[in-house]
Amino acid sequence: MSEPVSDKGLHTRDLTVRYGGLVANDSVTIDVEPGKVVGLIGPNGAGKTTFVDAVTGFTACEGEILLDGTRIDALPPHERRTAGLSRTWQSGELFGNLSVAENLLVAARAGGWRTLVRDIFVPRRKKSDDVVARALDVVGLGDVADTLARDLSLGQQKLVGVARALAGGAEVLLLDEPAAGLDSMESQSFAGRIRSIADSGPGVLLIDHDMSLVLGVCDTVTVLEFGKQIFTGTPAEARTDPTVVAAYLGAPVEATHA
Ligand SMILES: Nc1ncnc2c1ncn2[C@@H]1O[C@H](COP(=O)(O)OP(=O)(O)OP(=O)(O)O)[C@@H](O)[C@H]1O
Repeated sequence: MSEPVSDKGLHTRDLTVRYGGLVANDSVTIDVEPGKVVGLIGPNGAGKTTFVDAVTGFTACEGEILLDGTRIDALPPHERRTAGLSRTWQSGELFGNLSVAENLLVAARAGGWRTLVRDIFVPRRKKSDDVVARALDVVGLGDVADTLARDLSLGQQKLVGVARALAGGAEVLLLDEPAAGLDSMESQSFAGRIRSIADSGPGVLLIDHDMSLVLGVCDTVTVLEFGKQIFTGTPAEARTDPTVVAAYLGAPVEATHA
């Protein structure tokens, strides 16, 4: 495996999670650098969500987790969050009775001590409004800023969930099946938005079973099988790698997203 270009972003080293006798993650080493989209794929039960749980502090693990070169594996989840790690959940997480912009404002103002210190020097309202507008712009939802979240399509709601993580100041976004339930058109447009998000700065870890989405948008892909990291490389390499094909893809996958 090649060494990362910089220590910016999220890096795990030999991350291992044990549930009793089950090794759900076995020495997983992944680099999510700023501006990059990294796919994490594998069969059901391979350990993908476990990896996100461990990185975000919701399950105990061994090994190292670094954010911008600093160990964060001893921090509780909320401190990893304020340090810049943000995850979206498989289930809906929006306030349906609030507008899209209000949903983002909640996240933009929910910072830790850094936000508090910043707010002493910068007028809070203006700063938060700017952050919200920027996040909506990146995901292409500026036109529906005043629409109630419950009135959006499923695809738009998923994007609001991602925009909310951005508005909260995420440096690394961990997206666990963000495209689940979307039709192929929505999924394709979602892929473009994920690329725009990475281009705007953050690193993105993307878990999804839609292989044309993952292999189309990611810079690199890691494949898990029974907790073991059996492959890390480019999508082009993954498509034809015999181990990946045998463990998960079943047959070489064509790219549909540019
Ligand atoms: N809290 C837990 N306690 C015990 N075992 C668990 C726990 N969470 C997950 N597991 C087990 O760990 C393994 C990995 O599960 P995980 O949910 O991480 O897989 P996954 O790759 O995300 O699967 P899917 O694609 O179905 O979401 C599975 O065998 C699962 O049953």
